[in-house]
Amino acid sequence: MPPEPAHDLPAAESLAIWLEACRAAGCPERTPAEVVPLNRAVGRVTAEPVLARRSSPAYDAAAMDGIAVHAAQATAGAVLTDFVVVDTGDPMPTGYDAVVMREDVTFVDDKAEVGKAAEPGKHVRPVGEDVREGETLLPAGLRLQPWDVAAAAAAGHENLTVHQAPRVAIVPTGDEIRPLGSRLEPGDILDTNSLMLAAQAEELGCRTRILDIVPDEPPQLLAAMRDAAATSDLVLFIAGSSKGRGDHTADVVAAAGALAVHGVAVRPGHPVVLGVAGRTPVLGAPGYPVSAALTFEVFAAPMIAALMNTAPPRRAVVEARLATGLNSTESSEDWIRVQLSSDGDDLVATPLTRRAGVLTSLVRADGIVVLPAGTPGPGAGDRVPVRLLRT
Ligand SMILES: Nc1nc2c(c(=O)[nH]1)N[C@H]1C(S)=C(S)[C@@H](COP(=O)(O)OP(=O)(O)OC[C@H]3O[C@@H](n4cnc5c(N)ncnc54)[C@H](O)[C@@H]3O)O[C@H]1N2
Ligand code: MOO
Repeated sequence: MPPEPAHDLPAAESLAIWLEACRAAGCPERTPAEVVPLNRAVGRVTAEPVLARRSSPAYDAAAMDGIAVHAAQATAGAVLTDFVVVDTGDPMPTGYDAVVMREDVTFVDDKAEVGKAAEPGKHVRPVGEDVREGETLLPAGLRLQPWDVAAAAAAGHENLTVHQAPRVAIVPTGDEIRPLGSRLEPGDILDTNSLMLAAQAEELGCRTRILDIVPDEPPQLLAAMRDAAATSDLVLFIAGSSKGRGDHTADVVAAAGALAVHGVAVRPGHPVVLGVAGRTPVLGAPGYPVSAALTFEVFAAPMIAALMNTAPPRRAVVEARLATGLNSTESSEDWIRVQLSSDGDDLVATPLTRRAGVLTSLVRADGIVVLPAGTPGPGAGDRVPVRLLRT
């Protein structure tokens, strides 16, 4: 008999159990490394530290337009014959150790009168001011931003070694689910979750593949699960997580590998399924769209980050005053969507519906208030932290 899956534990414990189940099943901990050109590296995660191959600047350079001088001669009011006109970025002429800005120089014939004294090094960018050859420029595990790749280029790199983008397979399921663009009959539902989950994964730097919609038939679900798992680093299997007649995800995960968690103490997302198919982690996202989006945020984002040896992007947090009081749930943490408005210097958070089928609650939300389980809920006017969904 396989061990009973964990049930109704808090998010962090459930995630840890899932990660451990994946390790025990032999899932690769990281995606392999690959070399990519700098212009395709933004958003990717460094697989090794990046050392500077050259100093930047590579030579002492003028930091301002003006004249290169010997600082010892460039006292205020001095009239110089020994100087070199330089522009910003020019190499400093040998032997000159300071620059007087053009604005502080009066040229008289072939002489220069200095308006402001210069000390050694004034307006000079020394070799390696930005980065020195051999220095660690970027650590391993860094999600690359535009300035990171520019700095790598300045430091002599043309390519960087990054983790391969995790391959995420998305499997929509359900007899009522129709591809986007379908003509709908009563009872049909468009497959909006695949679109959303793929975009969420791509935002984190994954390559995604949406499989054909699978009917609620266990043999077909199992075949789709195995197919998805065989060619991906993470499977997002949509719907069928609960107790309905067509809900088979937990059984299918158990049959394809190991069921680690079924149900967590978080709402929306309560019936989420976490497990392994073969050697690939599987997240069974509940079908309600808000539940699907938030279980991605709570479980898939950390898994994807772990595959790239980095941390999930942190959401900025602001403090706001609650417009209305909130009741917490006895057994679950609640992720409450709120809209923010300004009241003088204060921010006011107005709670939106908690219903997990109302996707526009996410569309309209500026952030999330996480309400711990079983605590007296905060009252109207209480200050609460809000994790920003929009910045
Ligand atoms: N008797 C109980 N019923 C339900 C429970 C429960 O504990 N006992 N839990 C509820 C909760 S909480 C959630 S969340 C949902 C989870 O639903 P499932 O994961 O089982 O998914 P379905 O029942 O198949 O679908 C739910 C809903 O989502 C729509 N859906 C499904 N796939 C997609 C898709 N790809 N794109 C857009 N929308 C999709 C589906 O049509 C349904 O409307 O269960 C509650 N029920
Ligand atoms: O937990 Mo369900 O995800 O309430 O909506």
